[in-house]
Amino acid sequence: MLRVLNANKSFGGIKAVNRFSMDLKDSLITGLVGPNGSGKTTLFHLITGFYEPDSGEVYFDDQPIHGLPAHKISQKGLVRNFQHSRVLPFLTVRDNLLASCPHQLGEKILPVFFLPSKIRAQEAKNSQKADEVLNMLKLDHLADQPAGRLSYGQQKLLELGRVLMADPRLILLDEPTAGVNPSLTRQIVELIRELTQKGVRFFMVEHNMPLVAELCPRLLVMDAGELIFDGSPKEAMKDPKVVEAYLGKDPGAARGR
Ligand SMILES: Nc1ncnc2c1ncn2[C@@H]1O[C@H](COP(=O)(O)OP(=O)(O)OP(=O)(O)O)[C@@H](O)[C@H]1O
Repeated sequence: MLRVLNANKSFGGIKAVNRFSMDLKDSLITGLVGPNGSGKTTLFHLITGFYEPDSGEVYFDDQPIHGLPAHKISQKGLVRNFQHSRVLPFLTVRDNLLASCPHQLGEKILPVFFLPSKIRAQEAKNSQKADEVLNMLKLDHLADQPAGRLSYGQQKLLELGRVLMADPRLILLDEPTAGVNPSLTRQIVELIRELTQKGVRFFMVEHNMPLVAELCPRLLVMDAGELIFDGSPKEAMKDPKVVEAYLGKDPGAARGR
Protein backbone atom coordinates (compact mmCIF):
# COMPACT_ATOMS: atom_id res chain seq x y z
CA MET A 1 0.00 0.00 0.00
CA LEU A 2 2.73 2.49 1.03
CA ARG A 3 6.32 2.06 -0.09
CA VAL A 4 9.32 4.28 0.62
CA LEU A 5 12.49 3.66 -1.36
CA ASN A 6 15.83 4.99 -0.20
CA ALA A 7 14.45 8.32 1.08
CA ASN A 8 16.83 11.00 2.34
CA LYS A 9 16.23 14.34 4.01
CA SER A 10 18.91 16.50 5.62
CA PHE A 11 18.79 19.78 7.50
CA GLY A 12 22.24 21.34 7.21
CA GLY A 13 24.56 18.61 8.43
CA ILE A 14 21.79 16.58 10.13
CA LYS A 15 20.59 13.51 8.22
CA ALA A 16 17.07 13.43 9.65
CA VAL A 17 16.01 10.59 7.31
CA ASN A 18 18.86 8.51 5.96
CA ARG A 19 18.55 5.87 3.18
CA PHE A 20 15.15 4.89 4.55
CA SER A 21 13.16 2.14 2.80
CA MET A 22 10.03 0.33 3.90
CA ASP A 23 7.00 -1.44 2.46
CA LEU A 24 3.83 -1.44 4.58
CA LYS A 25 2.24 -4.08 2.30
CA ASP A 26 -1.23 -4.76 3.69
CA SER A 27 -0.39 -4.50 7.41
CA LEU A 28 -3.44 -3.30 9.32
CA ILE A 29 -1.64 -1.23 11.96
CA THR A 30 2.10 -0.62 11.79
CA GLY A 31 3.87 1.13 14.64
CA LEU A 32 6.88 3.42 14.27
CA VAL A 33 9.10 4.10 17.26
CA GLY A 34 12.58 5.45 17.87
CA PRO A 35 14.43 7.67 20.32
CA ASN A 36 13.80 11.43 20.28
CA GLY A 37 15.19 13.04 17.15
CA SER A 38 15.46 9.74 15.24
CA GLY A 39 13.50 11.12 12.27
CA LYS A 40 9.94 9.81 12.73
CA THR A 41 8.16 13.13 12.24
CA THR A 42 10.40 14.05 9.30
CA LEU A 43 9.55 10.71 7.68
CA PHE A 44 5.83 11.47 8.13
CA HIS A 45 6.38 14.90 6.57
CA LEU A 46 8.12 13.28 3.57
CA ILE A 47 5.37 10.71 3.04
CA THR A 48 2.53 13.23 3.30
CA GLY A 49 4.08 15.95 1.12
CA PHE A 50 4.89 18.49 3.84
CA TYR A 51 8.59 18.08 2.93
CA GLU A 52 10.06 17.01 -0.38
CA PRO A 53 12.74 14.32 -0.02
CA ASP A 54 16.27 15.32 -1.07
CA SER A 55 16.25 12.00 -2.91
CA GLY A 56 14.28 8.76 -2.88
CA GLU A 57 10.77 7.72 -3.80
CA VAL A 58 7.40 7.26 -2.11
CA TYR A 59 4.58 5.17 -3.62
CA PHE A 60 0.97 4.88 -2.51
CA ASP A 61 -0.93 2.06 -4.21
CA ASP A 62 1.95 1.81 -6.69
CA GLN A 63 1.54 5.45 -7.75
CA PRO A 64 4.51 7.80 -7.14
CA ILE A 65 3.57 10.52 -4.63
CA HIS A 66 6.99 12.03 -3.85
CA GLY A 67 7.02 15.68 -4.85
CA LEU A 68 3.20 15.98 -4.79
CA PRO A 69 1.74 18.73 -2.56
CA ALA A 70 0.11 17.60 0.70
CA HIS A 71 -3.48 18.27 -0.46
CA LYS A 72 -3.02 16.09 -3.57
CA ILE A 73 -1.71 13.25 -1.41
CA SER A 74 -4.63 13.49 1.02
CA GLN A 75 -7.04 13.45 -1.94
CA LYS A 76 -5.62 10.01 -2.75
CA GLY A 77 -6.69 8.73 0.66
CA LEU A 78 -3.41 9.07 2.57
CA VAL A 79 -4.12 11.44 5.44
CA ARG A 80 -2.33 12.37 8.67
CA ASN A 81 -2.90 13.96 12.02
CA PHE A 82 -0.35 16.17 13.80
CA GLN A 83 1.59 15.59 17.00
CA HIS A 84 -0.06 18.68 18.50
CA SER A 85 -3.77 19.09 17.93
CA ARG A 86 -4.74 21.63 15.26
CA VAL A 87 -8.47 21.95 15.95
CA LEU A 88 -9.96 25.38 15.32
CA PRO A 89 -10.86 26.49 18.87
CA PHE A 90 -13.51 29.12 18.00
CA LEU A 91 -15.46 26.86 15.64
CA THR A 92 -17.92 24.34 17.03
CA VAL A 93 -17.01 20.67 17.11
CA ARG A 94 -19.34 20.01 14.16
CA ASP A 95 -17.96 22.95 12.14
CA ASN A 96 -14.42 21.68 12.77
CA LEU A 97 -15.47 18.46 11.04
CA LEU A 98 -17.28 20.25 8.21
CA ALA A 99 -14.29 22.55 7.64
CA SER A 100 -12.15 19.45 6.97
CA CYS A 101 -14.28 18.22 4.05
CA PRO A 102 -12.26 18.23 0.85
CA HIS A 103 -13.44 19.72 -2.50
CA GLN A 104 -16.19 22.00 -1.16
CA LEU A 105 -17.96 23.54 -4.15
CA GLY A 106 -19.39 26.34 -2.02
CA GLU A 107 -15.89 27.76 -1.52
CA LYS A 108 -15.72 28.75 -5.19
CA ILE A 109 -17.54 31.76 -6.64
CA LEU A 110 -18.91 30.33 -9.90
CA PRO A 111 -20.57 27.19 -8.49
CA VAL A 112 -22.33 29.39 -5.89
CA PHE A 113 -24.19 31.11 -8.76
CA PHE A 114 -24.48 28.30 -11.27
CA LEU A 115 -24.70 25.09 -9.23
CA PRO A 116 -26.70 25.96 -6.10
CA SER A 117 -28.55 22.60 -6.01
CA LYS A 118 -25.27 20.69 -6.35
CA ILE A 119 -23.85 22.71 -3.45
CA ARG A 120 -26.92 21.97 -1.32
CA ALA A 121 -26.62 18.24 -2.07
CA GLN A 122 -22.93 18.29 -1.19
CA GLU A 123 -23.60 20.16 2.06
CA ALA A 124 -26.28 17.63 3.04
CA LYS A 125 -23.85 14.76 2.36
CA ASN A 126 -21.09 16.42 4.39
CA SER A 127 -23.50 17.10 7.23
CA GLN A 128 -24.55 13.43 7.29
CA LYS A 129 -20.91 12.38 7.28
CA ALA A 130 -20.20 14.78 10.19
CA ASP A 131 -23.07 13.14 12.13
CA GLU A 132 -21.60 9.67 11.51
CA VAL A 133 -18.14 10.81 12.64
CA LEU A 134 -19.54 12.58 15.74
CA ASN A 135 -21.29 9.34 16.60
CA MET A 136 -18.11 7.29 16.11
CA LEU A 137 -16.18 9.72 18.31
CA LYS A 138 -18.96 9.76 20.91
CA LEU A 139 -18.85 13.55 20.78
CA ASP A 140 -22.47 14.04 19.60
CA HIS A 141 -23.45 15.75 22.84
CA LEU A 142 -20.69 18.35 22.33
CA ALA A 143 -21.38 19.00 18.63
CA ASP A 144 -22.39 22.64 19.15
CA GLN A 145 -19.69 23.53 21.68
CA PRO A 146 -16.66 25.55 20.59
CA ALA A 147 -13.81 23.05 20.12
CA GLY A 148 -11.60 25.16 22.40
CA ARG A 149 -13.78 24.12 25.36
CA LEU A 150 -13.03 20.42 24.88
CA SER A 151 -10.47 18.69 27.07
CA TYR A 152 -7.06 18.03 25.52
CA GLY A 153 -7.95 14.36 24.97
CA GLN A 154 -11.27 15.23 23.34
CA GLN A 155 -9.44 17.64 21.04
CA LYS A 156 -7.10 14.80 19.99
CA LEU A 157 -10.19 12.70 19.30
CA LEU A 158 -11.71 15.53 17.25
CA GLU A 159 -8.43 15.82 15.34
CA LEU A 160 -8.83 12.16 14.39
CA GLY A 161 -12.42 12.92 13.36
CA ARG A 162 -11.19 15.71 11.07
CA VAL A 163 -8.92 13.16 9.39
CA LEU A 164 -11.89 10.78 8.95
CA MET A 165 -13.90 13.41 7.06
CA ALA A 166 -11.46 12.96 4.15
CA ASP A 167 -12.44 9.26 3.70
CA PRO A 168 -8.89 8.02 4.24
CA ARG A 169 -7.61 4.58 3.33
CA LEU A 170 -4.32 4.98 5.18
CA ILE A 171 -3.94 7.24 8.23
CA LEU A 172 -0.58 8.35 9.58
CA LEU A 173 -0.98 9.06 13.27
CA ASP A 174 1.66 11.00 15.19
CA GLU A 175 1.28 10.18 18.89
CA PRO A 176 -2.53 9.92 18.92
CA THR A 177 -2.72 9.26 22.66
CA ALA A 178 0.09 11.47 24.00
CA GLY A 179 -1.17 13.39 27.05
CA VAL A 180 -4.61 11.73 26.83
CA ASN A 181 -6.22 10.25 29.95
CA PRO A 182 -6.61 6.44 30.19
CA SER A 183 -10.33 6.28 29.40
CA LEU A 184 -10.04 8.47 26.29
CA THR A 185 -6.92 6.51 25.28
CA ARG A 186 -9.09 3.36 25.40
CA GLN A 187 -11.68 5.09 23.27
CA ILE A 188 -9.05 6.06 20.68
CA VAL A 189 -7.71 2.48 20.64
CA GLU A 190 -11.21 1.07 20.11
CA LEU A 191 -11.87 3.59 17.35
CA ILE A 192 -8.65 2.61 15.57
CA ARG A 193 -9.65 -1.07 15.82
CA GLU A 194 -13.17 -0.33 14.57
CA LEU A 195 -11.76 1.58 11.59
CA THR A 196 -9.46 -1.29 10.61
CA GLN A 197 -12.61 -3.45 10.37
CA LYS A 198 -13.88 -0.93 7.82
CA GLY A 199 -10.71 -1.26 5.73
CA VAL A 200 -8.72 1.74 7.01
CA ARG A 201 -5.00 1.09 7.58
CA PHE A 202 -2.76 2.85 10.11
CA PHE A 203 0.91 3.79 10.36
CA MET A 204 1.48 5.32 13.77
CA VAL A 205 4.17 6.89 15.89
CA GLU A 206 3.50 6.09 19.53
CA HIS A 207 5.84 6.23 22.52
CA ASN A 208 3.57 4.18 24.80
CA MET A 209 5.19 0.75 24.32
CA PRO A 210 2.49 -1.34 26.04
CA LEU A 211 -0.03 0.30 23.72
CA VAL A 212 2.18 -0.36 20.69
CA ALA A 213 2.54 -4.00 21.73
CA GLU A 214 -1.24 -4.28 22.10
CA LEU A 215 -2.23 -2.53 18.87
CA CYS A 216 0.54 -3.10 16.33
CA PRO A 217 1.30 -6.59 15.02
CA ARG A 218 4.21 -4.99 13.14
CA LEU A 219 6.72 -2.46 14.41
CA LEU A 220 9.39 -0.40 12.64
CA VAL A 221 12.19 1.16 14.67
CA MET A 222 14.21 4.17 13.53
CA ASP A 223 17.50 5.45 14.86
CA ALA A 224 19.49 8.39 13.49
CA GLY A 225 17.24 8.56 10.42
CA GLU A 226 17.66 4.88 9.52
CA LEU A 227 15.35 1.88 9.75
CA ILE A 228 17.03 -0.47 12.21
CA PHE A 229 14.24 -2.99 12.85
CA ASP A 230 11.12 -4.39 11.15
CA GLY A 231 9.24 -7.15 12.98
CA SER A 232 6.93 -7.83 15.90
CA PRO A 233 7.01 -5.61 19.03
CA LYS A 234 8.00 -8.68 21.07
CA GLU A 235 11.04 -9.33 18.87
CA ALA A 236 11.93 -5.62 18.95
CA MET A 237 12.36 -5.66 22.73
CA LYS A 238 15.05 -8.33 22.36
CA ASP A 239 16.79 -6.93 19.29
CA PRO A 240 20.35 -5.79 20.14
CA LYS A 241 20.24 -2.81 17.73
CA VAL A 242 16.96 -1.59 19.25
CA VAL A 243 18.23 -2.04 22.80
CA GLU A 244 21.39 -0.11 21.89
CA ALA A 245 19.40 2.71 20.22
CA TYR A 246 17.36 3.24 23.39
CA LEU A 247 19.90 2.45 26.11
CA GLY A 248 23.31 3.11 24.52
CA LYS A 249 26.11 0.67 23.74
CA ASP A 250 26.33 -0.62 27.32
CA PRO A 251 22.72 -1.38 28.34
CA GLY A 252 23.76 -2.85 31.67
CA ALA A 253 25.47 0.41 32.66
CA ALA A 254 22.58 2.48 31.33
CA ARG A 255 20.05 0.50 33.39
CA GLY A 256 22.19 0.96 36.47
CA ARG A 257 22.26 4.75 36.16
N1 LIG B 1 12.86 21.82 10.21
C1 LIG B 1 13.99 21.36 10.75
N2 LIG B 1 15.13 22.09 10.69
C2 LIG B 1 16.28 21.61 11.21
N3 LIG B 1 16.40 20.41 11.80
C3 LIG B 1 15.30 19.64 11.89
C4 LIG B 1 14.04 20.07 11.37
N4 LIG B 1 13.13 19.10 11.59
C5 LIG B 1 13.79 18.11 12.24
N5 LIG B 1 15.07 18.44 12.41
C6 LIG B 1 16.11 17.59 13.02
O1 LIG B 1 16.03 16.33 12.39
C7 LIG B 1 16.19 15.29 13.35
C8 LIG B 1 14.97 14.38 13.32
O2 LIG B 1 13.86 15.12 13.90
P1 LIG B 1 12.39 14.53 13.98
O3 LIG B 1 11.53 15.60 14.59
O4 LIG B 1 11.99 14.01 12.65
O5 LIG B 1 12.59 13.34 15.00
P2 LIG B 1 11.48 12.53 15.83
O6 LIG B 1 11.94 11.11 15.82
O7 LIG B 1 10.14 12.82 15.31
O8 LIG B 1 11.66 13.16 17.28
P3 LIG B 1 10.58 13.22 18.51
O9 LIG B 1 10.35 11.81 18.95
O10 LIG B 1 11.33 14.02 19.54
O11 LIG B 1 9.35 13.90 17.99
C9 LIG B 1 16.46 15.95 14.69
O12 LIG B 1 17.85 16.06 14.88
C10 LIG B 1 15.84 17.33 14.51
O13 LIG B 1 16.50 18.28 15.32
